[in-house]
Amino acid sequence: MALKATWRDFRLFQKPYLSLSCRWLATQALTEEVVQDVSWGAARPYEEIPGPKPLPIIGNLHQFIPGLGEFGNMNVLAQHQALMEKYGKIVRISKVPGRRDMVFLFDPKYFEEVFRKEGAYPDRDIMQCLIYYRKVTRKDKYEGVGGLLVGYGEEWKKFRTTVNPPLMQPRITNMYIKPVTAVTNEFIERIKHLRDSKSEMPDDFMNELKKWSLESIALIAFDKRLGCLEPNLAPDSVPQKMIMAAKDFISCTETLEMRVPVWKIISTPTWRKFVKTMDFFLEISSKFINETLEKMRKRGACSDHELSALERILLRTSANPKVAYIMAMDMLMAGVDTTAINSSNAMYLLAKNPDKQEYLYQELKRFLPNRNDNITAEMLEDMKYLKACLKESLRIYGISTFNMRGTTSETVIGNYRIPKNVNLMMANALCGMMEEYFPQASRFMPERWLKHRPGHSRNYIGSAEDYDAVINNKPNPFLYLPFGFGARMCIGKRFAEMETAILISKLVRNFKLEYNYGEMTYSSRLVHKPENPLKYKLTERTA
Ligand code: HEM
Repeated sequence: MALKATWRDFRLFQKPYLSLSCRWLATQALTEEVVQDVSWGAARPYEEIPGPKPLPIIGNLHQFIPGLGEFGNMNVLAQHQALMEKYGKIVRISKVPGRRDMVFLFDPKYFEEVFRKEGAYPDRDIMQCLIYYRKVTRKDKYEGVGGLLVGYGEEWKKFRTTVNPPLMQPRITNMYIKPVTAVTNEFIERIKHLRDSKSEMPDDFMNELKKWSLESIALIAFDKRLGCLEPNLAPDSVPQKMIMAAKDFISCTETLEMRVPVWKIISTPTWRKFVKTMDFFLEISSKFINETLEKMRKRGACSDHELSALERILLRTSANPKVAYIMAMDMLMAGVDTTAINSSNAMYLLAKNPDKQEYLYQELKRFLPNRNDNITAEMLEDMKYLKACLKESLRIYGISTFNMRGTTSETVIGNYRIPKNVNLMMANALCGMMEEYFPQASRFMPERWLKHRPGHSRNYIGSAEDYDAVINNKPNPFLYLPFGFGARMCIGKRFAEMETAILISKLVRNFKLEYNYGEMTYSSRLVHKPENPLKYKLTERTA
């Protein structure tokens, strides 16, 4: 039975209480319809997609070599912009040695086509280095399991089905509000001591944010506090070693993924460092998870509502710890930098938009009359302006510059035939900043996400003028997807949103935020991140 895809169907996808499997079934129904509509014969040949012409042997490799190629000295966002300006909204980059062909898409209607056709086993061809490490270098330890980040096909599906309910159900995420608030309260105290004589944060404040996000992720990944926020951590302490490992993971992966993959042929220093970092994560994750198993054995059975996410995963795998420790590692790899950067971006935008910060402060004061009040799930749901600020911050500064799907069979996108094993790169970060899709795109306007016109009563939130300026804009729902979409979307979405919401509410409730060093510059490789020292000025509020 072919179902008609409507806006209402899409809204159903977005309902938080719908389980992922329901959403997946709905996607399948839509997929059937789209596939039936598509005519392969009527579509234009793959070779006709505009794009730079490949050279013999090196293909398009030279285009991206710094100092040599047209796109070599640009960050990823600038590359996207240049490709779109030169070739249009669908661009083919072919024959880069060691890489799949890529088709860049700069229009949400193409994103929609891709996601609606992604099928039961969405393919995301990233982190070749992690695949190689898990499937070849340490094959004995992983026994063919790639985990979520790099698993594919049936094997990924089985893993995702096991970990999805414990990690995505709102009722389970909500169990972590209290412990994450406790971690955040400690962080707020630490911030007070980190401030210099001008009340500014140190240059490497990002490192402090990463300690906070690592400490928070450990609550869900390992069921324990690591102690990352302790002052003066010894270099050989476990938390300090984990902080360094999280840093090394990102820097090695960026080098291994973004440059020519010579590590596949010879063992380069970066590859060796990557393996050492991964081995450390494996060792520490199995140690912590075995400790949790031991605790569970000693404690015996307990009621369902008391079980943590990790305990649920362990019970669903009959106490086989392998899934739990691979999942824990994926959380460390995907959840530390992303959440820290996201929080910094929100801080920056609020600092640069004092009127918006003031609206938020007024909202926070209503929900948290005392600065140390506890935050509840209901509050996080009801603080509409906070939610709008965080949404708007992810629009302006998306963490990942693109969503990606690999084609698992021949398909038609944008009326072109696309063969199997091509990476479709959906440039959602660039599109999110295009005037064509979001009016006043470069302005921080949380009001664009509010359902109702802000009033000027005691309960006002946001600026009515800004709301009116954007109210008629109804963006394609596939345009704004900072956490991806469908069965393969970010499994940490709820946790990440909750962590950031708690941190930003505590920060803005306690301090006035400023940033007095001009415009922040950003770099984008694997993730889009700020480059300048994060010298936020934090002045304690008196009320
Ligand atoms: C602001 C923070 C974050 C952002 C913007 C973000 C974004 C993303 C995106 C865009 C994807 C790809 C989705 C797709 O292909 O459709 C993804 C996947 C993933 N993320 Fe996140 N993420 C964040 C935080 C987290 C956190 C805190 C965790 C862990 C608790 C996490 C774990 C993962 C995992 C394991 C995947 C792979 C899922 C799969 O393929 O089945 N992320 N994330």
